[in-house]
Amino acid sequence: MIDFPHCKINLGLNITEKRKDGFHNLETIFVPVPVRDVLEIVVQQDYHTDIPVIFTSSGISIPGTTENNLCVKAWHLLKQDYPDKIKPVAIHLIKHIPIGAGLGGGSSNGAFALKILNKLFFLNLSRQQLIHYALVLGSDCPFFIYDTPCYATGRGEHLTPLNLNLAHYHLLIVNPGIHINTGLAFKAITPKPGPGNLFKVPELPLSRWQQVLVNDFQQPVSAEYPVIAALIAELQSAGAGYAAMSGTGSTVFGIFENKQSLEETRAKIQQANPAFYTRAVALQ
Ligand SMILES: C[C@@](CO)(OP(=O)(O)O)[C@H](O)COP(=O)(O)OP(=O)(O)OC[C@H]1O[C@@H](n2ccc(N)nc2=O)[C@H](O)[C@@H]1O
Ligand SMILES: Nc1ncnc2c1ncn2[C@@H]1O[C@H](COP(=O)(O)OP(=O)(O)O)[C@@H](O)[C@H]1O
Repeated sequence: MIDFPHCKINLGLNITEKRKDGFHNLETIFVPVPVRDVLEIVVQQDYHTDIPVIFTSSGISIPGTTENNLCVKAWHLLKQDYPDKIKPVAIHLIKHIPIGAGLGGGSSNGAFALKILNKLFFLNLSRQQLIHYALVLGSDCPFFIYDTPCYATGRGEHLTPLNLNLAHYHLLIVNPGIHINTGLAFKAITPKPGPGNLFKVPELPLSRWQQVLVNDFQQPVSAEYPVIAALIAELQSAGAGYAAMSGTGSTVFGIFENKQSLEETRAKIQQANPAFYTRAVALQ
């Protein structure tokens, strides 16, 4: 069975509280972005090795061990609770989404693996059950059980779908190739109360977003990597109605009304920085 895990951007990201379990509560809006990996999971028909999960990948090379890959972790998680139904599998991932980029690509892979395994082995898990398993894999994973914009609180698992129609806008994504470690990024943050009303953002015109949305990681991460602040400023001056960093970075994005301005800006950034990853995406 094959599926196409997508990535996300954050509109605002407020870190509101350090929790007793070591994690932080946050407030954000997750928006799905149709930049995708390819994830295929098939049953090992002729299972004669001691390896119940054969994992291979192509495309961007993925750091870490196979056991720590979120697709493989998803299989083990369900195997614990459904030992008879979950069979040995072969997983192949074609990786396109930049890694450690604040785009949630790894989290998306884990969540999509859960969704595929649920179907492949007829587990009949509800969305709420899938969200429960997804949160074990990572704080960002529950969002990828949905595929609509969501207001998120808690670690990211309290999700409310939002009526946010971005179909008339164009998104430019720029990743300067810096891998940000999420755990380390949190160490630079002093939590403070969030706005508590980010769910109202869909009611505001795009022109107001820059004033009301804050990503608490943007300042400390930009202080370490000034290219991030410089790119955001460039997107703003090129006509983006809103530009910011996604998640813990290092990806920045601009939302444009004018597709030509976006294309010109993309070409300019790409020409000046051939190693950067840039993508123009039609939003939904
Ligand atoms: C902060 C966000 C916003 O989208 O950053 P990005 O990953 O997208 O950049 C995410 O919630 C990240 O989610 P995810 O990448 O799944 O993080 P996890 O694997 O759960 O946690 C990695 C580490 O980050 C810290 N962490 C993560 C999430 C959270 N709510 N509180 C935390 O303190 C913890 O130190 C944890 O050990
Ligand atoms: N399938 C996967 N794809 C990418 N990264 C993965 C995957 N499984 C585990 N990881 C680990 O997750 C980390 C990056 O996660 P990713 O979702 O790309 O970044 P971010 O949390 O910044 O959005 C990497 O350090 C990598 O080792």
